[in-house]
Amino acid sequence: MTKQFDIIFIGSGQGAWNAALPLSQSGKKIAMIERDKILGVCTNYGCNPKIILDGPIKVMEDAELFGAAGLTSEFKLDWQKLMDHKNKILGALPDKMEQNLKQAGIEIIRGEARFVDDHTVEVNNEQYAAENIVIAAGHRPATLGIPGEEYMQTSNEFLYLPELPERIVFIGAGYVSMELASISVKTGAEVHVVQSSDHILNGFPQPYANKLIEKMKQDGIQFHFNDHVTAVEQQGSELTVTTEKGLQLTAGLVINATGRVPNADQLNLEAAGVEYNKHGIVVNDRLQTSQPHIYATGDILDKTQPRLTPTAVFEAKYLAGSLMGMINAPIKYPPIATIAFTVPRIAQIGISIEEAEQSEEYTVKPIELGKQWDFAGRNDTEAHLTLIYNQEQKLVGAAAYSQEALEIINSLTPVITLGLTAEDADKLIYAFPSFETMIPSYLHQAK
Ligand SMILES: Cc1cc2nc3c(=O)[nH]c(=O)nc-3n(C[C@H](O)[C@H](O)[C@H](O)COP(=O)(O)OP(=O)(O)OC[C@H]3O[C@@H](n4cnc5c(N)ncnc54)[C@H](O)[C@@H]3O)c2cc1C
Ligand SMILES: NC(=O)c1ccc[n+]([C@@H]2O[C@H](COP(=O)([O-])OP(=O)(O)OC[C@H]3O[C@@H](n4cnc5c(N)ncnc54)[C@H](O)[C@@H]3O)[C@@H](O)[C@H]2O)c1
Repeated sequence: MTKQFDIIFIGSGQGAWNAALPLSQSGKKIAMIERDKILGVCTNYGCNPKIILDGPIKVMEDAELFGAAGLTSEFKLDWQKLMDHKNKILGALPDKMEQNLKQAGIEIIRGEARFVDDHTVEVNNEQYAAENIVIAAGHRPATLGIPGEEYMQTSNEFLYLPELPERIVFIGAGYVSMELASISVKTGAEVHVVQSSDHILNGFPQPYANKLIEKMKQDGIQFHFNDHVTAVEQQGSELTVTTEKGLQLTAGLVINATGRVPNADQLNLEAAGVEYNKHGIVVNDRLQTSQPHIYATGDILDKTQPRLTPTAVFEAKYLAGSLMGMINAPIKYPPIATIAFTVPRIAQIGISIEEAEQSEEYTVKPIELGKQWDFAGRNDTEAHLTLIYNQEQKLVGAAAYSQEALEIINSLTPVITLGLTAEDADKLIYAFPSFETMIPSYLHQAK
């Protein structure tokens, strides 16, 4: 017999549970279908495990900045202990959250969902129907379709590696590769990156990305630009990577990080009449698919906004408000802050440097943060900030290259999003010494 719900969510990641929980609390009968770990990629294979592994790496790099101040202790990182530490923190989280979701009245269904028709999905030969269905099924790592594909691993496996091999080859130079390569080299591995183009971190300011390449090279990362991996072979316990240019690299681990693809093709969306393409599910500005009672949120959307956790959470909260009748307007995204957790970090928000430089509408102001006293104190000589102002002298964009880029961009986010003026900023008293105390002067300097 088909079990009936008000709303079925496919997926249990950030794009799903942030809507499912308030909807259940508002009295809706909710089911959530998950084929893997509860809470999805961010908690299990993305942000959370990555940032725990990155924690000691940041400390090691910060300590190096104080070499001139006499800090000399040499750090050594034990990969197994780092992994155990991460697993201890994260291990219980999905089960704990599953209990919380169940206590809130949500029925968790384990298995792979496929549409039967536009109101019904099938999981393990059982059918479940609902008035509304929310597709929040995310992305999976892309494959290359080359011989030896089966020997390559992805970020999913990297984040659970029991041992760090002596030599690792990363394919691709986007967020995933650059973050995991930073962790690997600082932990002592020999790291190679094979990248199809001549640059890294698409979408980030390229002058900063170029500075990062130089820093990564100094740290020992070996880049092989404008090349493609054509095959991976296993020879004993080692893997050999062959490239188009004839390079041969032997390594204990090869990570394919050449992008991610939407899971839309695995849902039998044809049965429901839901439109999708290779970029994801097509929605309108109310997150409705081509079937108005079926919605989609998170990474699986065909969208221009960055596919990040805060974007998925924003969409989920919008959808919950909309389905509870509290919101009756199209979704309106604020500027979205992004960061690559490399060593150092690169972060940005709002109008990009590239966009600003091509328009007379904007003024671009570069700031050598590394020369300012608080950054100079830690010898962060390369730290840099770019501010972008519009003709009303409001801050509309920012990019930062620094170990502290996360805090810098987050402290500028309300200034940009809420359109704060110099006079607004003068009303704020920040704790001192800190980067934030510079914000009023940055706004006054625009005049
Ligand atoms: C290595 C890595 C690091 C990242 N780091 C960051 C970061 O630092 N900051 C940041 O903001 N973002 C980061 N991201 C991106 C972030 O993880 C995603 O934007 C976020 O997880 C999207 O959430 P979602 O709910 O849309 O999808 P997901 O989290 O992908 O959830 C989708 C869920 O649906 C399930 N599913 C799929 N198909 C089916 C089916 N047919 N039936 C049942 N279940 C199904 C999947 O198993 C999955 O659990 C990172 C991503 C990766 C890969
Ligand atoms: N800090 C964060 O917020 C964070 C961290 C990790 C991942 N993410 C999310 O995950 C997504 C996926 O990250 P990603 O790094 O896998 O993808 P990406 O699209 O950011 O980077 C893929 C890289 O692979 C290269 N490439 C593509 N085909 C190739 C080939 N055949 N050979 C060699 N190189 C090739 C591309 O030029 C690019 O540099 C991101 O777009 C982001 O949404 C976010």
